[in-house]
Amino acid sequence: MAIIKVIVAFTGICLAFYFYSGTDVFEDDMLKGKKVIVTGASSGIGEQMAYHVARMGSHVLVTARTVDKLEKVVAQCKQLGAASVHYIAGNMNNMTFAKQVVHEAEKIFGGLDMLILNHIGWTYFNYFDGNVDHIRDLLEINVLSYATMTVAALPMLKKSNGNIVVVSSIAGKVPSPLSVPYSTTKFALDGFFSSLRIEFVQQKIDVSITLCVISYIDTDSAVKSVSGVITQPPAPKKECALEIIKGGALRKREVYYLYRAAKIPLLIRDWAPEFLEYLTLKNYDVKNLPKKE
Ligand SMILES: NC(=O)C1=CN([C@@H]2O[C@H](COP(=O)(O)OP(=O)(O)OC[C@H]3O[C@@H](n4cnc5c(N)ncnc54)[C@H](OP(=O)(O)O)[C@@H]3O)[C@@H](O)[C@H]2O)C=CC1
Ligand SMILES: C[C@H](CCC(=O)NCCS(=O)(=O)O)[C@H]1CC[C@H]2[C@@H]3C(=O)C[C@@H]4C[C@H](O)CC[C@]4(C)[C@H]3CC[C@]12C
Repeated sequence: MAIIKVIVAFTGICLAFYFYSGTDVFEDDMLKGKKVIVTGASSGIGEQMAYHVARMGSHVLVTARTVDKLEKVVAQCKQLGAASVHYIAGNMNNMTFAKQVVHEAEKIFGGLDMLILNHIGWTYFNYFDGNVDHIRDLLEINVLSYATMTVAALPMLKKSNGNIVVVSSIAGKVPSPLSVPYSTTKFALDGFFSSLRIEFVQQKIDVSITLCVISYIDTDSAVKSVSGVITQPPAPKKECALEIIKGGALRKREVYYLYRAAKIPLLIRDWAPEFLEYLTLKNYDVKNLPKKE
């Protein structure tokens, strides 16, 4: 039995290497003149992604809720050399607005090449408090708005043989404590977009779907939420953002931007879940966790 597990594991590693090792080389001019939507672009990883595609000469439409932050991002995108840059402000808890963002791109650009789905709604980093309504609200913002924008954008993406880039997390691949609502939404993204990718293959729809599996990044909101509890240092948001853009442009199925140790859970999550739980809990210092009111 053990030998069979070893053979299956070895075969799996070889296949993973074959499918994920891609020899494609990214060139900045791959995005020159491309029409790109970036959601959650007023700060953090989304802001950095907007700057990268601007620097590469794309037409950029950025969106989030906060107008003054978006205006600063637009100004910086112009400085960096965007072919054109616009913003539309609104809340992704509203599916009408989610569709409106795509329609705005169609009006401004006349088409779409890359849809980068990145925004997330507020959530706590603490033990699950039993509030299922919060999970429902977070599913609207983190999942249903992604699906809504995908459906609205698909006609344009089919014409351009474009890309859908879905920013997810290691929390959407490996269970972990203190982020139950958030992890719920990220696992849902994998279910929706990885299943949709199979249907695209079946229907010969040449639109790529890139799911990005990211670990702790040094964005203000993440550091504010988890510092002191997460023991490993965060990775740089600018580099993370570039890896996401590269993966989308190269039409990768998945992008992994993980601190070294985070790769281990992915390898053992199906073979030794108890050992994985032991390793996971070693990464938390819950005595620093703020006491819930
Ligand atoms: N930082 C990290 O450690 C990690 C992040 N990720 C993923 O990366 C992505 C970006 O994370 P990060 O950059 O840290 O997040 P930030 O909090 O820095 O940015 C979140 C963005 O989403 C926007 N946003 C928040 N709520 C809404 C809403 N209701 N409607 C529309 N836009 C909204 C915010 O702008 P505004 O407030 O103006 O609306 C902001 O632009 C997320 O998908 C996250 O899951 C994955 C792994 C690790
Ligand atoms: C708690 C973070 C979400 C903070 C938030 O509410 N952002 C929106 C702010 S706003 O509404 O005011 O604009 C989580 C965002 C990213 C998470 C981290 C992540 O995905 C990587 C790790 C995954 C692991 O499973 C748990 C630890 C993580 C570092 C995780 C922690 C929670 C986030 C920082």
